[in-house]
Amino acid sequence: MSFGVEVQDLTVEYGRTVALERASLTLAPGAIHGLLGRNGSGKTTLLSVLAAFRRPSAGRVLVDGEDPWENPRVMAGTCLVRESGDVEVDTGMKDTLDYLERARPHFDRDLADRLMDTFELDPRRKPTKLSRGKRSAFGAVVGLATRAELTLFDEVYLGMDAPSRHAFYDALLEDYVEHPRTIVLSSHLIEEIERLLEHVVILDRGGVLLAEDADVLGARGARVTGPGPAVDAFVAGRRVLRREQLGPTVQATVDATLDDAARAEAHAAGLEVGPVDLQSLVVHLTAKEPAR
Ligand SMILES: Nc1ncnc2c1ncn2[C@@H]1O[C@H](COP(=O)(O)OP(=O)(O)OP(=O)(O)O)[C@@H](O)[C@H]1O
Repeated sequence: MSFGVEVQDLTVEYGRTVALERASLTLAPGAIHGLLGRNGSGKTTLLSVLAAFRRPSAGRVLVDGEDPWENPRVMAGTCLVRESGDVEVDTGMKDTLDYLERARPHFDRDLADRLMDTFELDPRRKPTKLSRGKRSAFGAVVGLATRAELTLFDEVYLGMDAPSRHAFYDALLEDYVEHPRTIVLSSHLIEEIERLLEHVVILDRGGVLLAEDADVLGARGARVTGPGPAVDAFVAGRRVLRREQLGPTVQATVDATLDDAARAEAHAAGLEVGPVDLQSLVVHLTAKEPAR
């Protein structure tokens, strides 16, 4: 019960604003995908198209092999949770859960009730009367308990405090292991979600900057530290994302996967080589004018 996604040359325009321009990507079924990128890079727009909330201006989107637009089968298997969407804010939460239990084929009411307890949500209350973080937590409950074939969480953590966010991540992972499905997490809190991700898509200015399996990405990028001239000689010809100097010591972040020979070369030159975490990689790759 997992939907895969194929996006080909997707363009979405809002009047004269081009939110996505010829974006192409594939999301394999049954995996947790991270959708990352700076503000305005097009994440919400992409998720809205996948959930058939919005129509492409051009290009093709296939969810489980079919165009999701006005497609009852695909729409029934897709759940988009975002701050403003998918939960009735002026209806008591119990009524919303009752409705979802009837309307969504895989909805797990026991899980929903357990998560309501975890997030200390009173089912008699309406989301409009809740704090922002509690409203987000209810979105998380709905998204998890719906167990849709394609579950899209658009910055679901907004307003949630750290313990609630971690409770959400733990619940997601636990339920995903039991019930694998396709999950897309759009987030700016990259450090927090990194451990959950099997595949990462980075959007930048409406295009796909990178789409890679998390383990491949984990080996991409290196931090080279040592005496300035030796570092500069080593990184010459490689793509330098950032160069920092502290007295005679230089630390250069390069966008390169260093093989054993390159690491031995660095070691022989008296340099230290360390990994680059995903957050830093995203920051450097999407910086306005990356250092070369
Ligand atoms: N309803 C709209 N009308 C006009 N322009 C819009 C609309 N929604 C989004 N945009 C524009 O489309 C672009 C992409 O926006 P989108 O919300 O998809 O980005 P995002 O990556 O989700 O951003 P954030 O991280 O800030 O949530 C931005 O330039 C934004 O200003």
